[in-house]
Amino acid sequence: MRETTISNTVLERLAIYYRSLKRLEENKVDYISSKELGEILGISSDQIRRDLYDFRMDISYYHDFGVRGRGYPVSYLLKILEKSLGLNNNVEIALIGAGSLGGALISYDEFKKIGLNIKYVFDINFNKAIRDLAGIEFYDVEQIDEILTKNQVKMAIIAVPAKAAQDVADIIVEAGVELILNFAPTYIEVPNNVMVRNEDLSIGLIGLSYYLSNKESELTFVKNLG
Ligand SMILES: NC(=O)c1ccc[n+]([C@@H]2O[C@H](COP(=O)([O-])OP(=O)(O)OC[C@H]3O[C@@H](n4cnc5c(N)ncnc54)[C@H](O)[C@@H]3O)[C@@H](O)[C@H]2O)c1
Repeated sequence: MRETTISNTVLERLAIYYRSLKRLEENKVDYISSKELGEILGISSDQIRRDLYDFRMDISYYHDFGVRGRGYPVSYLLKILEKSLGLNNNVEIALIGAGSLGGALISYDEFKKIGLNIKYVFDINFNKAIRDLAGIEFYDVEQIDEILTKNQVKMAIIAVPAKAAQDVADIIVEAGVELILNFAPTYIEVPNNVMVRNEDLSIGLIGLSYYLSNKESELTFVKNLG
């Protein structure tokens, strides 16, 4: 797997800052300080400043993240985050597997708003409702190699059943894909030049369940004390 100079945790926080700033921009907020952003996100202002600094963003002019008491211009911060995260390049993404999950991803407009465009969709058996979605190019799996190679697609999402995921991964890697977001609940083997991120919603739920059980044990403890 390819080495990156920035940790996934920092990258995830930068993505969270970006998404939050996008919302602020939509709500016509012009300036934001690290303190205010931190309060919205539940992250310390020190952490935010450190993340931006570690990401080598040219923020020296706004070093204290509080220019004339107003903070950063939201549009400026968005631009540098967009540039650094590679979001302003209108990235074309392939999706393999247009079932329940794939269909939901295709219908989610927010990706396009941030320059991530699920453009090429492949399936062995398209569902008609999904096929009717506008602006998407649908193809049979047989065409994966041809379409991805011709359009030099580097990023793909796998949303097929686990038993088909490795075969799909092999085909898209052969066609030049270097970055894979894998939703199938299985690990896929890829060459060293390819990066895979395994996405699993149950991880988030397990995290929440931990807080729930901790809260309950605390309550039990308090009750027992009473
Ligand atoms: N990571 C998560 O949190 C999460 C959540 C939901 C589902 N999933 C996983 O995502 C995957 C998709 O889930 P779903 O609910 O959309 O399933 P689904 O059955 O609704 O859709 C799967 C789609 O993949 C297609 N398909 C099957 N084999 C294929 C192949 N070889 N090439 C191309 N297309 C193929 C099917 O025709 C179908 O349209 C599953 O592996 C599921 O376990 C993960």
